Amino acid sequence: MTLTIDRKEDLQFRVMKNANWKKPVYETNGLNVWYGTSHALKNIDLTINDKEVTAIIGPSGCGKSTYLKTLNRMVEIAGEVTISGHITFMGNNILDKAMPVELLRSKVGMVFQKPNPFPKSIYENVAFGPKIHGIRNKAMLDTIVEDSLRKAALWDEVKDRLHKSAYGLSGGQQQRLCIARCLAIDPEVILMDEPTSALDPASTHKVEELISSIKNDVTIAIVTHNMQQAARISDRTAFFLNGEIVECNRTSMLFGSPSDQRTDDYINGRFG
Ligand SMILES: Nc1ncnc2c1ncn2[C@@H]1O[C@H](COP(=O)(O)OP(=O)(O)OP(=O)(O)O)[C@@H](O)[C@H]1O
Repeated sequence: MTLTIDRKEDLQFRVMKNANWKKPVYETNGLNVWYGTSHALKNIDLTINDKEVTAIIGPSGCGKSTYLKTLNRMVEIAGEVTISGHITFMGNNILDKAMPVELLRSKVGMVFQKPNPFPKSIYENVAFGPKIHGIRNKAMLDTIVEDSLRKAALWDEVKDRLHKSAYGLSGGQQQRLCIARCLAIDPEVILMDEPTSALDPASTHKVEELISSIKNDVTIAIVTHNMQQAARISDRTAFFLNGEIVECNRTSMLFGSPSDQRTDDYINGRFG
């Protein structure tokens, strides 16, 4: 099923795109982030390619979540945060004060460690974003809800209980619902912060399959502590350490033939 929805923000984004923008989706150059005086990210240069899965790995506290949250400007919610450097999203400088954050977030979905469905029905969770963006037509909303739940491999499990509370779903189903909720706004990118760390192995497997099945349609950046997971599902992997990027490469290269001894030590469990 092909959805053609003329959304206001898409039009705005087309206007905002640089004429020569092609790929990658995100380019980060010389990014520094401080929480107060604590230097959390140091001179990060990183590219997130279109329609790829980029995994971000590294020991606790190395800045993985901070980086992810900088990509949709959520990091600023933390309070006393200072950011320097450059991040472009589809050619637009997202650190520019003139950048409308709502517009950015309408193109960039986020999935967290703990599933966070709204206290609403399954249907209303998925329809929420499209409604916010002005879609009121019931048939169109029905189509978006079904299409998003199918893409999230959840439709068959919930089609007979769409109007029941999302809280009645299992943790794994709730996480797939959160991914369906992202897909419903037709995002360019989904940022995932340890999306399976609260799930059992069977639910983790379903979410990994789901990531593999949607990656032709949407770019994904995923923070994970699970190196097997990074190796299974990602195209490229970035290794962070103490707020810096040690190495970023094709996943097979980074795990098969790391170019930095610290990467080798980390992926072989010698620290972290
Ligand atoms: N809101 C905040 N205020 C102050 N310091 C913070 C805040 N959030 C994170 N930090 C600090 O910034 C550094 C990077 O944290 P971040 O959460 O990005 O690391 P991480 O690699 O995602 O860690 P983990 O794997 O444990 O989730 C850490 O030293 C952390 O204590």
